[in-house]
Amino acid sequence: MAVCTVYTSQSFNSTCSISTPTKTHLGFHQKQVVFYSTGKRTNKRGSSSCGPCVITCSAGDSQTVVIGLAADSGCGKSTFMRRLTSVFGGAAEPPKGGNPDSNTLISDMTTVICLDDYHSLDRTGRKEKGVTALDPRANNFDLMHEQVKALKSGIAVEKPIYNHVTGLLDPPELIKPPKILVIEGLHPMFDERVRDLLDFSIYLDISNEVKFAWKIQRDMAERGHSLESIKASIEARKPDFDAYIDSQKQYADAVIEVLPTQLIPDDNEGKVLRVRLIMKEGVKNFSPVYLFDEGSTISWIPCGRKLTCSYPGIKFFYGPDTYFGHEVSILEMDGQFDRLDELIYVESHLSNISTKFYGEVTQQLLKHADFPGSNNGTGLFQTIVGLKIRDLYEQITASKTAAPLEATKA
Ligand SMILES: Nc1ncnc2c1ncn2[C@@H]1O[C@H](COP(=O)(O)OP(=O)(O)OP(=O)(O)O)[C@@H](O)[C@H]1O
Ligand SMILES: O=C(CO)[C@H](O)[C@H](O)COP(=O)(O)O
Repeated sequence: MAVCTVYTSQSFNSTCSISTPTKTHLGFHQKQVVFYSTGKRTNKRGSSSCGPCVITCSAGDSQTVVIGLAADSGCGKSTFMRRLTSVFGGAAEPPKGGNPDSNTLISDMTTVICLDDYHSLDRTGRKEKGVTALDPRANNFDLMHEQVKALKSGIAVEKPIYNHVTGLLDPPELIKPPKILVIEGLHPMFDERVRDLLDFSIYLDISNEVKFAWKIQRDMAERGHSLESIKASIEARKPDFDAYIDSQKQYADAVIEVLPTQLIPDDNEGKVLRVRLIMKEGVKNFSPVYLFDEGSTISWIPCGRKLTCSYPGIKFFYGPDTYFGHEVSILEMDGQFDRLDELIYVESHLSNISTKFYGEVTQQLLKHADFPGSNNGTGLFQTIVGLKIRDLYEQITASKTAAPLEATKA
């Protein structure tokens, strides 16, 4: 009897079959399909003595909704993820009993995987080849595509781990298909195949001035780096950042742009921020948020009797625009809240925010008042995008449950 050797990094949570030119084996279950026959992990499906093998797996019962979040390092992805998982309830934690340096966060509804895990070159490898982690040549997009596709169709995968402590690639961890999969990191929208798997995509666009201020705050104050080394690291990453990361924002369904304030002339402190939520029109299951009147152009200073504002105040803007040739709606907030509980006044003038009860945005922000950006547009818009993602997820799952019913009726 021919022996077929299958090399795969995948494991399966559903019924699978393997077919070779000579034989088809049906009904394989998870553990029977995963072979590491050489004792070494390899990311390629392959074959040995019996010719090419094809593995076919039926999808699990429910489909995973996939969200992409792109940003440079140190631009607030983790903070955004904490706000998003909080909207769905339950704490997000690394896989239980797994690698303590895992980058994955799992909660009841969501699994957040960090795309750094698809670095194909470790720290030494990148140094030897003279490439940065932002360079596509340092990342395995074939595996990223294969695994995101598998998870989306309900199939578990053995995902590699990039260890940020050692700079090495660690043995893989098992990721089961969640209800909502968030892929966050440098390149969720770089590869067209991966991009096509996304149900919704977000880009955090932090201007250079603000990025620098945040880096100083974290890497100098918390990690003991020098000002020169921070400057040098930003400069060294810039060409690849422009070429491979920043270029992805054209594909995003929502962009959160963070800029220095316009309320303080020549501000160079970077503490007060002007934040713009750019929302693409015509995205399936997503209707942009608006202020007062959908489609109008509105400038609003809410400070006065109902909102306490110290210098330099708060200014909102809302209106239609174009972004990389797409029609968009833009909601902008410049300035910061003195009293977070008064945000309810602003919330009550926003529509399409996908809340389940009056004041949910304010409640979410108050709950995480200690997260960076809770008193400005970054926290406000991240929270709103979190609620929109919940709404998108509910619409997708509702349409799936409704579909068989419709079919029966017909
Ligand atoms: N909205 C914000 N307002 C002010 N500072 C912020 C905000 N978001 C993030 N920061 C600052 O930037 C730092 C990095 O944030 P965070 O860890 O969320 O980013 P990240 O993109 O996940 O970073 P990395 O990829 O390097 O892990 C924080 O420690 C904080 O100092
Ligand atoms: O841009 C990054 C994404 O977080 C990191 O720089 C990249 O993952 C390499 O990590 P490290 O510096 O820990 O080797």
